[in-house]
Amino acid sequence: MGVDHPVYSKSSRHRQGYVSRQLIDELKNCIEEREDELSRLRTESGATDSEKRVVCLSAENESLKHSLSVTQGLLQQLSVIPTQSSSILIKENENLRCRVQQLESSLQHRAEQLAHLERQSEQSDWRRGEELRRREERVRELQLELERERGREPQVKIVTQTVEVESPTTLMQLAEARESNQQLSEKLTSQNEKCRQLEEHIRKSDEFSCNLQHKIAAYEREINVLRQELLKEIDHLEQRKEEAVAAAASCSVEHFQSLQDQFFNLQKRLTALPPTLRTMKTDYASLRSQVRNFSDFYGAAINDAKKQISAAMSEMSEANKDLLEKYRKEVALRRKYHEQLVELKGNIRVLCRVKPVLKEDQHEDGQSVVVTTDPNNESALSVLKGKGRSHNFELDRVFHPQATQEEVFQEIEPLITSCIDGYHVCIFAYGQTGSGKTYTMEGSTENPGINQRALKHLFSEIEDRKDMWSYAVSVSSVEIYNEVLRDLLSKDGEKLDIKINPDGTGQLHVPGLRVIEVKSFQHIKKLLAQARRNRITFGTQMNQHSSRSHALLMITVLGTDLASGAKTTGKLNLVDLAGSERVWKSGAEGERLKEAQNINRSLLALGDVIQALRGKEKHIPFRNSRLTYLLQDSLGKGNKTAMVVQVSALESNVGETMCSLKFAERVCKVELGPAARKIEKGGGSHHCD
Ligand SMILES: Nc1ncnc2c1ncn2[C@@H]1O[C@H](COP(=O)(O)OP(=O)(O)OP(=O)(O)O)[C@@H](O)[C@H]1O
Repeated sequence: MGVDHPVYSKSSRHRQGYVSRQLIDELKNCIEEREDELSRLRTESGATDSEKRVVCLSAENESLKHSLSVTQGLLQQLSVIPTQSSSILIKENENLRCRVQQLESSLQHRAEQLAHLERQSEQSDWRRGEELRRREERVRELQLELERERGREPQVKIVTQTVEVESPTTLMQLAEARESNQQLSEKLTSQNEKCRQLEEHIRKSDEFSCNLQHKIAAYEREINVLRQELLKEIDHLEQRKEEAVAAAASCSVEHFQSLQDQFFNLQKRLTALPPTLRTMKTDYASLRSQVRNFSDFYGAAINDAKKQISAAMSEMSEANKDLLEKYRKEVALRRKYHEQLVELKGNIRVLCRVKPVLKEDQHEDGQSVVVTTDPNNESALSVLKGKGRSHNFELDRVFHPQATQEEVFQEIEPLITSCIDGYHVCIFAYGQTGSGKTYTMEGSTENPGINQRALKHLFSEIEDRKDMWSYAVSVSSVEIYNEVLRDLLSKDGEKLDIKINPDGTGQLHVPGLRVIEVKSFQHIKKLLAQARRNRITFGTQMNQHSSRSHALLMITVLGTDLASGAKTTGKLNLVDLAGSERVWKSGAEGERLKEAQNINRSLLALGDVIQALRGKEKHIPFRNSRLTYLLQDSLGKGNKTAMVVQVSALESNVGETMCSLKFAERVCKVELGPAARKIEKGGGSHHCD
């Protein structure tokens, strides 16, 4: 037992307990009201009525006591269920029992008080009875006296008659007698009045007691109604208790039934278990033996597999060796063809790019376009000069104004590949100020120029070759302005000098120049941005500084053949030259003339170097300017050079355009001879292919 049934829920039990407590409280209040009423009546009413009322109230009290005991009994009955059901209800019952005990003791106390009041009422009744008796006696005495006085009157009349006949003395006596008679008569009247008042008082007392009786009757009716309600509530509680008990019983039966079912099921399963257990045991034993044998079997299988794998691997490595050999041959062949192609194109290549006419160029006079390209001939260009005289130029490649940055770079790309292979390469942009040199070399963020594209290609080539070659790329950047060299990768832009390397190799050397090793294209992009920023910063105080300075980006690519250990040294010089306009011809003076002379000294020196190379002279005047001095090892014989000549298409610039194109034509005629690859064989001996 002791099963908590959901029907007889905690909340319903709480509700029952709460209703019982409420009933008891109501009863208690009712008793207290009645007792108050009783004491009030005792003080107000006469003895006889009070007596009756006391009797009534006592009876009422008795009936209330009875109700209480019934409720208590009901509570005790209810307490049986909770004891079986749960400890919460037991506690609740305990509380109720305590409460009932408290009520009983309070009721007893009230009963004692009632008895005391009864005694007091009896005494007061006795006193009132005494008083009434005394008053009745007094009335009787007064009536008797009145009777007596009435009886005396005829005697007075006789006296009066006697006086009439007898004497004046007797008349006086008669007057006195009359006076006394008068007094007696007054006394009688007052006594009568008193009597009437007493009668009136008695009538009022009767009326009052009648009222009280009515009230008592009303109270009795009320008590009856309450009693009926209480009885009803008790019946209701009884009914609910029975329902709860029945529900709890049915629930326990159901629960018991389900437990029984479970028990039977368990029993069934228990009986079915031993055979399963036996099967499992045999399975386990067989598995154990399998596991024991498995390691032997597994070891043999692994050995077989190992043998197969090593055989396959040796086969593979043989095949790989063949493949690698083939690949090497292929690469060598590719390089050879590439070299042949570049050589066929010429190791010095002259490209020309015609700048498109932009909005900002249209504010001057002479806006007509005088430079035209030939859609059928990628090398031809013609300039209309004067009246109908046109000059035709033939260069390695001419880019029309709408040519894209990518198209220009495609022409340059083979040179970048050569640099990785170990060649020294120089690419420079030449042309008058504003003709688009910086645009072609640096470009914009959205549309980068040769510099960024070349470096991107360089790193992607390196990535492609990583299985056979390892490369170290380092970069430095300088600006030459007024023949002064500044490091564009140092913050303060310190001035630098060019010297011969003290190691006796005759190589050039710039002490203090920052040479930064770069691992990725992203890194080099940051350095390019830094160089651009520094060039702008250094030039802020000088008018048209950037137009008059040469910017050089120098990249060294050291390669190591992972198989043979051979080492290559490739160099790539990317140069954005200063404006090539003939300032000295325009009558510049002082500082401006000096500046123009210095700028043009570099450009003139470049022209001289080109001229000497063209004439295959023994002495090439590299040392005539810092620019040619720096470009010495990538511009001369055995190297690869590309010059991008930038020209404006507008009539207003025709003079400078003609100059630039004539210079380009001269460069075109230079023969640098076959390019030499800078490679050191694995053993350390220097060798040029
Ligand atoms: N092919 C082109 N397409 C669009 N805009 C161009 C092109 N070439 C040059 N420009 C624009 O023309 C202007 C001048 O070009 P840029 O600064 O490159 O000339 P520059 O020759 O380097 O001049 P400077 O000698 O003064 O440095 C720039 O605003 C540039 O963006």
